[in-house]
Amino acid sequence: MASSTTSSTGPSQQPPVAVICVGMAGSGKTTFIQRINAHLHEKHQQSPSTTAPPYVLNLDPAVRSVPFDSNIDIRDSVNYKEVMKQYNLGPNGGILTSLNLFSTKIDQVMGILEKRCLPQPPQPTTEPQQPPPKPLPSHILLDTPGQIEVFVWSASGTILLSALASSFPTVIAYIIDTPRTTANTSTFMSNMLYAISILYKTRLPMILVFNKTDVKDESEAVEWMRDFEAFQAALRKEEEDMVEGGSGSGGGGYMGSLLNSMSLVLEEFYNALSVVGVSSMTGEGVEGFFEAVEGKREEFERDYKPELARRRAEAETQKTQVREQEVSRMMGDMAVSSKAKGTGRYGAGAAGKSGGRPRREEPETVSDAEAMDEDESEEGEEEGGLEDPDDEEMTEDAMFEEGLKARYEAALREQQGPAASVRSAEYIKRSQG
Ligand SMILES: Nc1nc2c(ncn2[C@@H]2O[C@H](COP(=O)(O)OP(=O)(O)OP(=O)(O)O)[C@@H](O)[C@H]2O)c(=O)[nH]1
Repeated sequence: MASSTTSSTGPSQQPPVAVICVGMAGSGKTTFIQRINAHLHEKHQQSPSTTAPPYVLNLDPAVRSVPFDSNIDIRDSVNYKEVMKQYNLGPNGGILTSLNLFSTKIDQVMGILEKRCLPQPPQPTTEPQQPPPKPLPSHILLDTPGQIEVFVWSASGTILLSALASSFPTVIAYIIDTPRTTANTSTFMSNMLYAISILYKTRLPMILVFNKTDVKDESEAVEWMRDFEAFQAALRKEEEDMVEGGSGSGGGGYMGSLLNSMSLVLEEFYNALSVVGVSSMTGEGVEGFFEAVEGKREEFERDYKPELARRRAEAETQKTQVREQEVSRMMGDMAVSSKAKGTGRYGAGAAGKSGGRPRREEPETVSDAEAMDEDESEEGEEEGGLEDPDDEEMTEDAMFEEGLKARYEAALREQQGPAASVRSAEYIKRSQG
């Protein structure tokens, strides 16, 4: 494992890397997490003062038992079976809804993670010497449901991933069942296409973990990825076998050329990935996995973080624009409705009677009167605004509108709040209701 996660001079204060394990059902995600969790615990036991054990989250609501201790478990807050019963759902709908419900608690989850896994400001103390800071975990490990699409393509998955990536370097570990995937070229290609779609959907650095290397090692898969001709040779051999076996006279042609073309197209994608072979059963290759994680941590900081910041700033600008448009539309609507009533202002007649803003002709205080005089002297300079024949009133209305607009804007800003993800979560919660 790369030494940068721990410091030789003191406890690690580097933020941990979040490793999110995704993969098809049965690829070995849970066993893999169990293995890397055990490896990190071993490291911690070897030097408890410099590194803390990993922080583990189980996000699979349907798993019966997990073979590792998780610090946060979705099953503690959502009862998958009850969700299925209450909402009359099947297994996949149950998992999706459970994740949605869990994502409504994302602010609490992030609060806990940040408290446990990020450096905390020193506590005020009367002691002359500050105690050394506690070591932080070097990794946050997340197990996800086997139904990849439920996690990767759902709103809740996006909320969880973006919340994590905004606080920690985040890496996707795509777990592949090596013996099954390398059984033939089309299964291999299908799995690679799945990995691509996850890469493009999450836009996070990815490591391909060829698991179960104790059964079949990853060399063939790696060769197919790195050497286009080797893949073509395997394809040709499969086609010949199918023809000899009498089962492949029709599909081989178009399938073969499709696979051929795709292997060329995927070359660039393969270059962007780290590939490791691991046996979760024996522990072989785990060191190599952690080295790849360190490489991806650097890549995250270098390439993904600025991109994330840019996307967030863009979203913020869009939000501000939408807010401004909403306020303008609202002000426009109010102006129209007040004109329709024939008052030329916001229910001014009623306002005068009910103690609201007094009409202009009836100044209540000296300062009101002075302000009206000033308005009169400036009326020639004022332009634009509502098409009111009474320019005097228009000027005052414009000022009133400005104040109102500012208040609406402030209220909307407060409403928008700091975490978009939390709002989305609230939205989901409401839509569940
Ligand atoms: N031989 C071998 N078997 C493995 C390895 N990793 C996992 N398995 C086996 O593969 C099966 C599936 O493993 P899991 O860890 O449950 O897979 P999963 O991806 O979490 O499964 P879901 O939770 O259903 O998505 C189990 O029988 C494991 O014992 C490995 O490295 N070598």
